[in-house]
Amino acid sequence: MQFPVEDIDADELARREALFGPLADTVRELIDVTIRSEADEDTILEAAQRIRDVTKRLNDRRCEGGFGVRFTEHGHMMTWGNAVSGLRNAIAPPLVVEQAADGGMCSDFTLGAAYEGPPGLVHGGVCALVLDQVCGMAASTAKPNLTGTLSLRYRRPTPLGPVRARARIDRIEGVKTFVVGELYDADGNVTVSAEGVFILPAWARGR
Ligand SMILES: CCCCCCCCCCCC(=O)SCCNC(=O)CCNC(=O)[C@H](O)C(C)(C)COP(=O)(O)OP(=O)(O)OC[C@H]1O[C@@H](n2cnc3c(N)ncnc32)[C@H](O)[C@@H]1OP(=O)(O)O
Repeated sequence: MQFPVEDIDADELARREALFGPLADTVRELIDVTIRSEADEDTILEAAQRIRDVTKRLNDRRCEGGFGVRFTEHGHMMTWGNAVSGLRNAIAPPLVVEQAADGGMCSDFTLGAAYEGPPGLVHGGVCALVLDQVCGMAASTAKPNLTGTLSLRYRRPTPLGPVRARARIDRIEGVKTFVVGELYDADGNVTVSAEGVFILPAWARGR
């Protein structure tokens, strides 16, 4: 795995965040309205053409493959393509994950129409996606741990809207970090609980 270092200072980092964050926010809004718009046919056809045009312009210069995990020369980690929290990823809700008082990780976010499974409810795979990320981050505060096994119990449906995710380390056994996590609905009910084994991969041991 490669972790490129970009030769940029704090000002340039802030400039890029201010440039690409709003682009992703706008596209996220576009995804939502693509699902929900009831505009007339001409408006939809015109929108599709205009979006094709601007997509073509953005495609003129782009990186190969995914964005990856990059660092600035001062050690700031940029996971901007991450499917859950990536600053440049319009598919990401995006989650801002913070350290909780118990030492674990916590995030409050909103899941709208783009994350629907059963009517009005969050897709089960999206619940897994979010819990994988938050549990993975709880396991990876010191070293990068990858998901080995993630087990989920869907206790009750998760309505679209405000959602909370929490995760904390249960125990560490050698290279294995055992993490527990939960999703909560807006009323504070646990909707999904997770147990995960996160593993410091062989390539990262001894680093
Ligand atoms: C990155 C920066 C970003 C940092 C940012 C972090 C946040 C991101 C969070 C996102 C999390 C993800 O989506 S990660 C992406 C999804 N996960 C993956 O793609 C992982 C794919 N699998 C692998 O790469 C590998 O199989 C590993 C790393 C899981 C394990 O390989 P390994 O390192 O060679 O492991 P190995 O030496 O054989 O075994 C070590 C110990 O782990 C146990 N073990 C091995 N595999 C498993 C398993 N699947 N489930 C349970 N336990 C297992 C063994 O029995 C052994 O236990 P013992 O004998 O010691 O008792």
